Amino acid sequence: MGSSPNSKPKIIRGTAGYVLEDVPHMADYIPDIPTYSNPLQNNPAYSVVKQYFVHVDDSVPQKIIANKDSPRGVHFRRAGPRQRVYFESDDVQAAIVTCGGLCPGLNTVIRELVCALYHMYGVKKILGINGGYKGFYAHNTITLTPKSVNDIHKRGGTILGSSRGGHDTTKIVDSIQDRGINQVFIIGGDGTQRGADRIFEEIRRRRLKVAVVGIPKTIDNDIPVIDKSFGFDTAVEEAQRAINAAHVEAESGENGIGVVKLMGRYSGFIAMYATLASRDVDCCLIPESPFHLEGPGGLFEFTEKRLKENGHMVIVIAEGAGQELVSESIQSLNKQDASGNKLLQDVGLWISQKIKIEVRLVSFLTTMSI
Ligand SMILES: Nc1ncnc2c1ncn2[C@@H]1O[C@H](COP(=O)(O)OP(=O)(O)O)[C@@H](O)[C@H]1O
Ligand SMILES: O=P(O)(O)OC[C@H]1O[C@](O)(COP(=O)(O)O)[C@@H](O)[C@@H]1O
Repeated sequence: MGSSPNSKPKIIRGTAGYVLEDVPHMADYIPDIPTYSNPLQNNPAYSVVKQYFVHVDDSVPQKIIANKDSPRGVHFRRAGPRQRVYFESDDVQAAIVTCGGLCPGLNTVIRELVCALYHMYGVKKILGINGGYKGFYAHNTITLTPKSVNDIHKRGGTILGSSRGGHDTTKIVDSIQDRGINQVFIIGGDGTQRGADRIFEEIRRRRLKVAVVGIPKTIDNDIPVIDKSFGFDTAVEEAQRAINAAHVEAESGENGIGVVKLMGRYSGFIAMYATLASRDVDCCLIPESPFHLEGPGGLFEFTEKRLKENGHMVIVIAEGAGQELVSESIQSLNKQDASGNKLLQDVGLWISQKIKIEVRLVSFLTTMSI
């Protein structure tokens, strides 16, 4: 997910070094904001479950390891349904938008949001914003109902479309106001969440009763505290298919090497989990762990050793691994995409070329990427 959003965190301190890094809320700037009973309290499926509702003061510690004498440390607000809510169902005009990079499961999240709003909270007015942030002011909206989203989880991508760039905060908030939207669900990665933060700041400045909800999307699973981000399992499964294919190719000939480049701009979770699950990988290179090519302990030496021992080899490399080495040998282009993300060099092709040139034992080499 990369770095954190723009605005300063809302810090609340308690006894024994307890720190709550809280999320900003409409109640911070709307005095005496009314609350209502959560519609789930009238639903026997939820109300019978003891402790179904999250207590307003519940928080989750950042670190689970504690020392006897250390301060209680940083905590985050615990998510989940509360007994009191800030909107009456009939007054809600919800909007859902997907922005930035794609990830498996986006349609499932849209579907479940629509169904939960509609069936659990009785919200009947739900709009889909077409084409990411710029869709607020440059595209049409789609009416979303449980019926219209019924089968979308079986499709890849996002039915709402997505885009990079095009974040004009003023125009977005104007559009939110004009359309009478009062709950905005924003699904996306770190760039998207920075954008959501700007939208909330503008909404706060205008003192609007609009809830902004950021739903973190990262195929890389690099979000602390949460157990797993949606789409990660699918990415690991698909990665294993590529590893399997590379392994079949590598062992089919003498001294064959399969190089698999996987997603992971700044983190190697997909590469590591796929490697651990497949058991066919000899070497896994990730951005968190620097490596070198030549000399003792280098990749070339290890490759020669594995070929001598085993006659074939599979290397998995995450997209962001060894970027400093690539930049040293290829003129760095320093280009960015429309959202300002750095465009990386193709480490898969680069490492394959290097091995072909430097490791004499290699008879053939296949490169794949997902
Ligand atoms: N600092 C920022 N402030 C406002 N909007 C941003 C910022 N960074 C990114 N965005 C917007 O968020 C959207 C998604 O960002 P991007 O980096 O492409 O994807 P992701 O959310 O997957 O990281 C784009 O429309 C982009 O313009
Ligand atoms: O090629 P693109 O669209 O820039 O995206 C590729 C990069 O985005 C990522 O998938 C991360 O994006 P998210 O964490 O937002 O899902 C990286 O693993 C990958 O390197």
